[in-house]
Amino acid sequence: MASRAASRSIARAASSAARSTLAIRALGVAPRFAARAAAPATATSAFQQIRGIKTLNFGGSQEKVYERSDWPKEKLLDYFKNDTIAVLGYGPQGHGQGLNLRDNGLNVIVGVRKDGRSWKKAVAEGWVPGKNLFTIEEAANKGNIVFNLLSDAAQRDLWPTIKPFITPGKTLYFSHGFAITYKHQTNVEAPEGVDVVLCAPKGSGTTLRTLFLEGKGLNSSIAVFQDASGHAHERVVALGVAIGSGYLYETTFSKEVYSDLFGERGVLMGAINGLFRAQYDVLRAQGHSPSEAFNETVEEATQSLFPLIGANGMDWMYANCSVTAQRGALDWHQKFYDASLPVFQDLYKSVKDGTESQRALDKNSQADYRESLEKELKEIRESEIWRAGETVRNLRPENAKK
Ligand SMILES: NC(=O)C1=CN([C@@H]2O[C@H](COP(=O)(O)OP(=O)(O)OC[C@H]3O[C@@H](n4cnc5c(N)ncnc54)[C@H](OP(=O)(O)O)[C@@H]3O)[C@@H](O)[C@H]2O)C=CC1
Ligand SMILES: CC(=O)[C@](C)(O)C(=O)O
Ligand SMILES: [Mg+2]
Ligand SMILES: [Mg+2]
Repeated sequence: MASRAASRSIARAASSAARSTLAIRALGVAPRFAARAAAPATATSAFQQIRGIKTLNFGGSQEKVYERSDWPKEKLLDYFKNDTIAVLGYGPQGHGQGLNLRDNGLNVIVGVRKDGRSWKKAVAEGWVPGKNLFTIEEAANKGNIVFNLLSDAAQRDLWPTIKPFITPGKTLYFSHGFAITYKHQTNVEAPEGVDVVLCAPKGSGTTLRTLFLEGKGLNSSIAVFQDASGHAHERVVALGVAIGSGYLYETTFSKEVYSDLFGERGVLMGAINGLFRAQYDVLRAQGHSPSEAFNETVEEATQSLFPLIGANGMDWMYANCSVTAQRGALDWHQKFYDASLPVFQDLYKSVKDGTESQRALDKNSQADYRESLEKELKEIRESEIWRAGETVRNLRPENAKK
């Protein structure tokens, strides 16, 4: 008992020491950060406002951005007062964009195949059959702004069904440059007399929704492929705000799809999975326990260090780790850069030459595509690293069973 009490008081002392170390570091680093943040404004005129468009300095390059402050809710409601937005598809994006548009007070309907998985999800989330939930054809017919948020493979397969409803004067909206850029693989051509635009949220539709509910926003890219009305650009900016974006930046259909397919196969999903797995396997092979290997690879990354990158950048995360860690990370990062650069170069090539898009189309148009994806996800879920992860997550104090 005595020794347990003693160790508890040592732990308390250690944690209060850790807290004060952090506080001292925060004080020490914060002024430097404040000075850095102010620097560009004096070096170049980083911020100008031209008719609601802001030109900002991104690490030395000027880019135009659009923000929601230029489109308050009343202006959005007035701008879209005569429009019906038909959201085709109710995957993560249909869900996030559809609900955010609805909560912003716009006239939205959803179109999905009758009684499928998405239909059921839409009903469960308050869309009413015959009122604002329809089949894909019915919704495409009723909407004058048509959001094509079907899976990229379904955008190819259903194009002959949807195309007759995309008549002159309408707006065809995508959240990916896929269908149009790889039109030799999808047969999706911009119909005459139609505005063809893109707004691609840079993150999961699930996050688009949760950030919107928290009053925050996910950044999105925007592009105009065809401007039949002469107002396509303004329309897509307004739509980008209406779906709950953070800031909007300019791209083209091909730049969006190349960067998006590259990023998700790379750092965002493919590469991070490979890196985590390789590090975990080395630790396990060297006799470390699953708990230690998982904490040292994933838990510390997601719970402690990566959020610091998000908050204030890579150097801030480094600055909040020990000098021992900083020395080692600064020495080793180049080796990881050198090892991965050729892989990223291969990946970009495979995206640009259409190999990746063709594979996604082929695989995801098979009748059993969801089952086979689920099978592969199950293999990940049941591998040791992620089973260990489940136990670790359950041990987070906030997840402790009351
Ligand atoms: N996931 C994301 O967060 C992001 C996605 N995007 C892009 O947004 C678009 C939508 O993606 P996402 O929301 O992920 O959706 P998914 O790729 O998960 O596709 C989901 C929708 O496609 C429908 N669908 C699939 N096959 C068929 C078919 N043969 N007939 C009818 N409907 C079909 C599904 O309906 P059912 O349930 O009935 O099968 C479902 O409503 C894509 O272009 C994607 O690249 C852009 C940014 C991020
Ligand atoms: C979430 C997102 O932006 C992705 C990873 O590109 C996608 O789901 O396609
Ligand atoms: Mg993306
Ligand atoms: Mg993507």
